[in-house]
Amino acid sequence: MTALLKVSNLVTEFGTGKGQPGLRVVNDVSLTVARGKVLGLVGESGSGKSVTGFSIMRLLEKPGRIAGGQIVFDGTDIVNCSDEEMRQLRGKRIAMVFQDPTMTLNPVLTIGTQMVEAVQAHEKMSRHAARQRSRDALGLVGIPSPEERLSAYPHQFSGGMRQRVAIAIALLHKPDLIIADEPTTALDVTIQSQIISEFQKLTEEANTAVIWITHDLAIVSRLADDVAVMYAGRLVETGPVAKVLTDPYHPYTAGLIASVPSQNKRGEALRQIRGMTPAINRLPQGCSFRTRCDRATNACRVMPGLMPADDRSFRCIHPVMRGLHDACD
Ligand SMILES: Nc1ncnc2c1ncn2[C@@H]1O[C@H](COP(=O)(O)OP(=O)(O)OP(=O)(O)O)[C@@H](O)[C@H]1O
Repeated sequence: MTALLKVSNLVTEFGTGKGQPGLRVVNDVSLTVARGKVLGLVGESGSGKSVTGFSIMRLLEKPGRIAGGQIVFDGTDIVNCSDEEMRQLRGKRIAMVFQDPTMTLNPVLTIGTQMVEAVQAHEKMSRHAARQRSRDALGLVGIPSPEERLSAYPHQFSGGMRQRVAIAIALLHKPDLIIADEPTTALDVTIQSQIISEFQKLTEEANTAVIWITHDLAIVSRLADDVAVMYAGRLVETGPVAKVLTDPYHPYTAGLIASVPSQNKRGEALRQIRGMTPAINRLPQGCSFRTRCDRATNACRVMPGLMPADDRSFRCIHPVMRGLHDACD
């Protein structure tokens, strides 16, 4: 597989004050995304999914900084390229859609003004042509009467429509990669489903690769080719969605799957993972999941590496492998 994006051993820290060591909120994360493929990045709140996305976009807020590792996008070294090179990539070749569309939209400018600016930021084009392009983009994401809506302000749109506008802006330049950070989480289920279908159609047509950040495994199973599961800043499992979601190796992934309501589990009590995710500055020694894990033993007091297994990988010495014995049995 030729990688469009290759993240290797990424470490992102937030400074805690002068002379203090930074807090590692993303630790040793490696991901590969091929052109046109969808990677679902999943994990509980606070596991480091968004910070991974912001690191790739080089949009970390201070005191956040990339403290180690490599991010290579189509041959460009994202960690070390100049701010100008990054500005050229952002919006044109890599775009981001946020959970809250107001992160993209300026409340005091009309949608048309913002979209024309976004078109002209990367392409030499007359205002008239840029406006037509914007109108077409709104039409593609299902905004009715797009010509009229160009003159409206963000607050004149419903939440779902605002998110469609943000997606239209992200897709304006047919980017090679979109990082979608929980873009439908705040929307009701019907709207969510429509937007996912439209997004999927448009990105497939443009052969756009996607990193879809979510805590929702149903979305991952619907959209993604591959999945990477994060826990407390680290990857704990990666692999093709069809394999990981039906036959998880890491007890955390298995716990996430068991806690999803589904048709065939109707009537059964959902099994929640016991306990809470520990604060990132108070992680247990060794495997970060061990204090919540029914399979944990003393051997888990040492952090396991990410172990490869065919096209998958997992970070556990007592994996849930159907038909196979524990590595330590
Ligand atoms: N600006 C910041 N300053 C300090 N710490 C931060 C900052 N942004 C994020 N963090 C910390 O980084 C860790 C990872 O956060 P992140 O937002 O990536 O999690 P997430 O998995 O995306 O969660 P959610 O699903 O809730 O968005 C958390 O412990 C969070 O508190």
